[in-house]
Amino acid sequence: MTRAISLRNVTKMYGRNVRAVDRFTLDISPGEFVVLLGPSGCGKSTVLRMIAGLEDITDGELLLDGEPVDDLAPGERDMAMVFQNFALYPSMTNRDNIGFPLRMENSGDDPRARVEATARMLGIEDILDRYPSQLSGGERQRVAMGRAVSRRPSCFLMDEPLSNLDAKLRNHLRAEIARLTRELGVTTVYVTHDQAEAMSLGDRVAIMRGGVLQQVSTPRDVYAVPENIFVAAFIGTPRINLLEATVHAPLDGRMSIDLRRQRLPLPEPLSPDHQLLRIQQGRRIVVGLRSEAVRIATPAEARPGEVPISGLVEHMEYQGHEALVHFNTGSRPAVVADLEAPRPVAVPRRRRRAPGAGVLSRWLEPAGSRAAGGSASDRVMGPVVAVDEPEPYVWERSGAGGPAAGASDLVVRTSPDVQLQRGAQVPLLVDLAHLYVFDVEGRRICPAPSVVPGLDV
Ligand SMILES: Nc1ncnc2c1ncn2[C@@H]1O[C@H](COP(=O)(O)OP(=O)(O)OP(=O)(O)O)[C@@H](O)[C@H]1O
Repeated sequence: MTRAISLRNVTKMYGRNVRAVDRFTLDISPGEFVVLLGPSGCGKSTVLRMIAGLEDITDGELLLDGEPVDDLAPGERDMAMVFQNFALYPSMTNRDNIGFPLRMENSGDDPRARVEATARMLGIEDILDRYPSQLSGGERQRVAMGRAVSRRPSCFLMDEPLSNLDAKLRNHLRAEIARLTRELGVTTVYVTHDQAEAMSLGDRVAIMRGGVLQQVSTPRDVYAVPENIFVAAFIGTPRINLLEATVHAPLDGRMSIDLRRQRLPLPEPLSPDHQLLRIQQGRRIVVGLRSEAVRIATPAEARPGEVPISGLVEHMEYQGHEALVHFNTGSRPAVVADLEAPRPVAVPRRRRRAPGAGVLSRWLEPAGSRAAGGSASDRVMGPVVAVDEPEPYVWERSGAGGPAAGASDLVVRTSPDVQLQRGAQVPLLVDLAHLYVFDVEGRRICPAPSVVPGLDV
């Protein structure tokens, strides 16, 4: 048996002040594998624990197979949890650990056959008679999974089950979890802060920030059509390039996006998405370019939709199958608040914010202050953008007419065979079909969202 899980406007308060989860709504279908993804402290585990019945819900509703479960104790929900810290009984053999939930069920059946079948499924038959202390971390986690699997629950709840393991083992067990849950066909809710894990495991990925659900979509869609700048920045390696920009839309000339030192002219006739950018004229926006949206090539090699810029090579990262080239294009990176490890900005000194510094001050406002008293859209989406304000680039002072050294703002993926000298000025082509634009609130405005408020398109 597998089950549907529905959370409707679920809020969790710890005390009066900590809003760990804020109006969280999600419908999970029977047999679906949904990953809750987000940075530390965003409320993922709290959602999981509410589903398990380990935390009370402050407000909203949780339904299992369409029925409210307020009065159902954790043990009555027929769910199995797997945590990151294995939680095995040290005085029991692994066989007894796996069989423990079956004995607790006390169905009268001999658990041995079920334990052996589970162990076969997980490839741990040969360690059943050892104790947990005699196992490696990966083996211990497999036993913990075995214990969860053995009683054939209707749902798995997994809270960072692989985070204590080394990278190689994590990849291996990740594949096993995918296989196992598919084989069993059991609804699975899986918590992680590792986007690669989320993307490889989930039928859908639910991305959270500050207790607020930002987007829930297939792995393909969270990458290709992120609803806001936080999702765009959280998903994908290397991280999407995010650059502060403005729209330049003269009445009698070609529309372009101004990246401080360089411009991206928009191809004419304007696409419907690019036409919509006209209303952003004069406002600050953020341009998002994934590393594959830019290639090293001369203007003469441009294909339709590609526009030339140039960049100064800051450094190269060889990754074996590819290389990442860090360029300085003279633009200013936008920094998204609350990501775990934001890419360092070019010049990381922060200026003190002048009181009432207009749009930028709104971007810089701390997340909490806006969450408490923000607009309705803030509360739905959570405060998303924070744009750092580094010191201006010292392009003019470099003497060569180019940007200052050490200020990379654009990462481009290329073949590992490409040889580039640090400090070389290199021609680049930007594929505007892969251009993202976000507004000051961090919402994606290009490609246009399917519903554009206030516009009849
Ligand atoms: N028992 C508690 N009392 C008060 N605050 C709590 C409690 N448990 C969690 N919180 C807070 O609620 C927020 C969400 O916590 P939660 O554990 O759900 O986050 P998470 O996304 O799972 O983080 P992590 O990845 O670090 O485990 C955090 O700010 C946390 O400090």
